[in-house]
Amino acid sequence: MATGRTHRPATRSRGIPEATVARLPLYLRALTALSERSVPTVSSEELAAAAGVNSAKLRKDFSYLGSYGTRGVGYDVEYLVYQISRELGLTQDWPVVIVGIGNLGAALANYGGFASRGFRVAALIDADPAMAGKPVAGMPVQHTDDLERIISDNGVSIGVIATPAGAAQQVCDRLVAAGVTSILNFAPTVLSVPDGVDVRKVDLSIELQILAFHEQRKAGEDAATDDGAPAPAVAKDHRKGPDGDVPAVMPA
Ligand SMILES: NC(=O)c1ccc[n+]([C@@H]2O[C@H](COP(=O)([O-])OP(=O)(O)OC[C@H]3O[C@@H](n4cnc5c(N)ncnc54)[C@H](O)[C@@H]3O)[C@@H](O)[C@H]2O)c1
Repeated sequence: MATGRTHRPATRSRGIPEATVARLPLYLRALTALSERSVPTVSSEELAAAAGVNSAKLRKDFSYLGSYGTRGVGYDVEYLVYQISRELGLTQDWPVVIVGIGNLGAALANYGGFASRGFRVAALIDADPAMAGKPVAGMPVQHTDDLERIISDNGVSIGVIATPAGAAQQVCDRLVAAGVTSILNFAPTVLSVPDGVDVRKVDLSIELQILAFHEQRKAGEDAATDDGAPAPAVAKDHRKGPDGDVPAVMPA
């Protein structure tokens, strides 16, 4: 198996920069909320505020989609939901397998947000023979012995890894060999995958560590202000909203 992570070009084949692709789910989330409230149109400023993005950036992003809105009216909410969903590949159903059905895997399996966003949990897989056949989120857990067959039978291209770190690479290798080409990794380890396989990593503890860093710096600034001394010469970085935030899901 080749090692090293996939290196993606900054621009995808259809000419949409990766940074724009990363913001499309933010727009989609804001637009879906507007759609649920039956709001027909939205201005770039309103949508940018709802998505936590600057409005010039939003207009530039939408120009890649060929969506320019109508002056004085704004963007058609339903049409944008459709356009962005299509761009993200969400107008088709994506079967997903979750491997490692412990605390986290079971919580993910029970999360209703996958299905509503076009991701169908096709199978739950675990190495513990005692779990085989046990229902979690209404589906029987299947044993890892059947992993390859499950991937093939369900045409799965996206795998979620929620095993202990020590098992993650081996699980990843089996998923990839079976045909999975996108992996969402929750295990705290760096995975090696061949070219053509995308890995995204979620690590909530890293997010908390970044918040801890900011808390520590704020406390330092407050202490300096309290005793009359000048605040430390660090750049203030009170970034608000997803535009400036470090995403909870990051490239591996
Ligand atoms: N990314 C995050 O923010 C985040 C948050 C919580 C937990 N985690 C990580 O998620 C993983 C799971 O955490 P948990 O609390 O659910 O652990 P857990 O011990 O409850 O569950 C792990 C499950 O994986 C199964 N497993 C072990 N080896 C396997 C293999 N080779 N193939 C298939 N299944 C296998 C076990 O039988 C068990 O059911 C850990 O790596 C943990 O560090 C990440």
